[in-house]
Amino acid sequence: MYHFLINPNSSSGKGIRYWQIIEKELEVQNISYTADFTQYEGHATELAEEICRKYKGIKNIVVLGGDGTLNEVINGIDNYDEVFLGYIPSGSSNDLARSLKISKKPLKALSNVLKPNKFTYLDYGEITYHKKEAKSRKFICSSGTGYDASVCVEVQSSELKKKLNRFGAGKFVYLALAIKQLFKVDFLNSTILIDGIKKDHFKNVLLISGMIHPFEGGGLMMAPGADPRDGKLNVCLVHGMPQAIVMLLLPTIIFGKHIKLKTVKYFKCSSIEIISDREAAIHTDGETPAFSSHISIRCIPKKIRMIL
Ligand SMILES: Nc1ncnc2c1ncn2[C@@H]1O[C@H](COP(=O)(O)OP(=O)(O)OP(=O)(O)O)[C@@H](O)[C@H]1O
Repeated sequence: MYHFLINPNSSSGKGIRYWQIIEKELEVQNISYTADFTQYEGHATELAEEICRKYKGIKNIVVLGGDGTLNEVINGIDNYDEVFLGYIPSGSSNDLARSLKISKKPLKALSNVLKPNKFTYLDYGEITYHKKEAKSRKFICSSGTGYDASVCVEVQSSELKKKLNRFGAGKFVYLALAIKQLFKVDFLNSTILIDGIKKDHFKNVLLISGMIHPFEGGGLMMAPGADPRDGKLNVCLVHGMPQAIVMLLLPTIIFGKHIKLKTVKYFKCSSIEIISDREAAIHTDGETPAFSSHISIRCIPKKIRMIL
């Protein structure tokens, strides 16, 4: 049995168009399935929880949507040992599909889910952010604080994503708003604790990202060489960069060359705690659950059994 979770509005309606194609194919192949449509933010988490409650034992959960929907689904799965996770990308940025080389053609992605070549155990990340109380959220690709999270906040409230999606160019919204945000960069002073042992302090921090996969923001290669099966976070910390030079950072991130810059600290670890001198936006897979000055990010190794 396959349980499809579909965000019909992903990439401004691509989700529903893809589902119509998939549904026909499932009928042709006489596949038994359930299909649930997300209707609002957080709904995919509730639907995944419901499937896990209702269908005990091994099951296939197939997500049709973007990275945000996938993020919500992994936050709703309680027992990863019982789930094979399939993915049919229909989002604007599709950073997970880019990393795992999952086809963006719906029928090809479906055929892979129905006749998997293999499955792989993927790491996922968890961010804990402290406000009045501590809250945690899992992520599949990337999470962090600072400039890139501020870009995500603007993407969430922007009409530009919808407009660009109409031309199939939704992934460029991150790039466009990243350029706009460059003009109002607000730096942080942050103390970091790596793996609970190594303490360091950085002034004028632009961003700190904890990455499981190489990409965020629709193909920006924040963590070149990141391996989602190595049980490690790849941390990218940009600091002490004059505002005028920040402009030049973006083109280097597109090609993953930023890690060679003196102002970029790039390393692997299992966990990182970050305490900053003020609250800043945080992001998980492009969604922005909160503002916080105290966050911890860790890698949970090889938990997600992903159909490839
Ligand atoms: N029916 C719906 N209408 C509007 N928003 C929805 C609906 N269902 C889910 N959402 C919200 O939309 C968010 C983004 O969706 P999703 O990630 O699938 O597409 P996307 O934003 O186009 O792609 P990407 O995340 O790859 O950029 C989800 O995290 C969820 O909060």
